[in-house]
Amino acid sequence: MIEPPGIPIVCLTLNPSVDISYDISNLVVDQKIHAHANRHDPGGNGINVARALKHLRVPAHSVCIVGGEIGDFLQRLIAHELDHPHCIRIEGETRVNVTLLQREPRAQYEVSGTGPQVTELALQAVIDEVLNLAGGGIAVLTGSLPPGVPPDMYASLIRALRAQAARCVLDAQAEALIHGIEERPFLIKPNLYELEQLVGRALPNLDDIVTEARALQARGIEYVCVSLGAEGALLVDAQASYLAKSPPVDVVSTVGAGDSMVAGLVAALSRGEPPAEALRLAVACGSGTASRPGTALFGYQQVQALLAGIDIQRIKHTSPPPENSP
Ligand SMILES: Nc1ncnc2c1ncn2[C@@H]1O[C@H](COP(=O)(O)OP(=O)(O)OP(=O)(O)O)[C@@H](O)[C@H]1O
Ligand SMILES: O=P(O)(O)OC[C@@]1(O)O[C@H](CO)[C@@H](O)[C@@H]1O
Repeated sequence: MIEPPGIPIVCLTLNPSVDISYDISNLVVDQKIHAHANRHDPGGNGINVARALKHLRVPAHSVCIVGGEIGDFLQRLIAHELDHPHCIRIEGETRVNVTLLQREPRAQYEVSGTGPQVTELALQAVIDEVLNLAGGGIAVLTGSLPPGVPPDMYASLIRALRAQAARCVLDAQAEALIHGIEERPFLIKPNLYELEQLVGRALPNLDDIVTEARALQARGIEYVCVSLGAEGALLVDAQASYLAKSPPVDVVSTVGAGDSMVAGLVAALSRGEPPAEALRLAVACGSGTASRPGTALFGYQQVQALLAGIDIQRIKHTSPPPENSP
């Protein structure tokens, strides 16, 4: 296979899905309702990051685990959307995740399935594939862990990838995030809720968010990006904090917005762009995706148009980083 130009980028999806979204008027308890429209998209965070990178014209490898006939369907869906898919097959069925986009009152409901049991053998094949592909590059480790995968899986991979001179981007939740942070990934991207869960307290204003993001960064993580939904995002490195507001878009479905943001960060940072530009691209990608139905992602031209409307506020750090919350 011809290696993509630039450094290798590898997106891992241990628990992919076929995403189904239904556009509905409103849910009625104990009654059947009929959708106005529905769509199927490939899903799972790493797959979405790789799809978004392709939209940005950045080639990437995707390593994912698939099973059963739903796995076959997923492979058909990703065949058109990914540059370099590497699918490891297991027993059982790939999960189906559902999004309900309710019109009145406007609401988005998301249900994620559990995913099939992953054997030690399959997991080892995944680890080997990622280590083989990502040396000297960037590995994107994101999404939930299916049954059979230990909670320190991302942490172990970060350690092993560091030995291969690869930088890791971690976008995970709960235990997987806690363990992963211990291994000092290159970048993490919690949303505000995930950051609050991580630090164990509510973060009602921007100062609180900056304080906790800086404390995390000081633990040896080069970049901490906190996504703030409609409010935009914050990016913190050792020198400064950067804040971007989301550009106005007509929001349809935010599924995949965070993954699109990760892709924007990876695309820019892998080209050596400064953090302010990485954040600008990330927010444009996230907001572009929020304007699309289901798990459909932003368009290239759309992102180019959104970029011009995103201002970045740079707040220089003048004091040492604060201590972490307990
Ligand atoms: N309602 C919105 N309006 C405009 N932009 C949005 C909206 N929601 C999300 N975005 C864009 O997408 C980015 C990521 O969104 P968010 O903070 O919701 O991430 P997330 O929770 O990881 O997303 P996901 O839904 O993929 O899990 C935001 O920083 C913003 O740029
Ligand atoms: O259940 P997880 O692994 O936490 O999240 C899976 C998922 O909801 O995340 C993606 C959007 O970010 C969707 O494509 C997918 O269905």
